[in-house]
Amino acid sequence: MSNRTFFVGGNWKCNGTRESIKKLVEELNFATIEKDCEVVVAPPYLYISQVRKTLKDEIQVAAQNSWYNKGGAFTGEISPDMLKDVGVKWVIQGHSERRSIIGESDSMIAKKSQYCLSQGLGVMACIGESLAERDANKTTEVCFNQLSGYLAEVKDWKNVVVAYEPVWAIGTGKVATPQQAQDVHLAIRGWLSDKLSPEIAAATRIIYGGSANASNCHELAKMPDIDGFLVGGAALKGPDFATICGACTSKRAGPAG
Ligand SMILES: O=C(CO)COP(=O)(O)O
Repeated sequence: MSNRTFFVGGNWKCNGTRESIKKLVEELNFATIEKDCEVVVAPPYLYISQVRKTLKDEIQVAAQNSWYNKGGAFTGEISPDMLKDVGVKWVIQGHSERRSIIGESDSMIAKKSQYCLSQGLGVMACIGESLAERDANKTTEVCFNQLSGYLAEVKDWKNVVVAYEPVWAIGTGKVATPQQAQDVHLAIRGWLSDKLSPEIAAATRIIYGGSANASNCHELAKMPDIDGFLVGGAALKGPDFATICGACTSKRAGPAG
């Protein structure tokens, strides 16, 4: 088994009210979180302070996006410096919804990631192919291109977690099979080894996202190159999210990796 610490991120996306988030935080505070699982939740910006003040310390708080530089005349943006100021430790970058709906480019995503890293924040670097790209056998080509985008700016990968999120699995209930996910994770690790080093490849967490839930997480977690999850819908239910964090026990019990 690898010595990579299992990592589970909850991406709350654009969901919640003060009231519903209060309830979710209560559920998470009540849940038992496995000790050897690093757990992070990413509320919408507006609720980050509320969550950080009320959530137990063993769960870290992330942002879903950031600006790519320190503050100034950038109307509507939030700088990584501000995120740090309110206790954020991680930032999700390059999510497919930001790529496809907001139109973020590889170079913008890479700049944001590098600035976050330079400020001491961890980055969940998202990549993943669409259904058309998978059907055209372009899965690894697309993932490698997106990784190359990060590589153009990112100097140090120590605080990067790669999140493989096939677009066709996000919010669709159509989860990748453990073997489908494992194949891509292994290819990503090979890419990291070629482009960076075998040591960095062995140490980097590669997590899976796309309809991960409390039932399918255990089989996925057993795969040797799946080091955790980035969870959307199921992260909005405290007990389900805690179960997914608990999948690190299936990893320990699973086949060697
Ligand atoms: O996009 C995701 C996490 O970033 C995954 O979303 P779902 O878990 O809702 O499919």
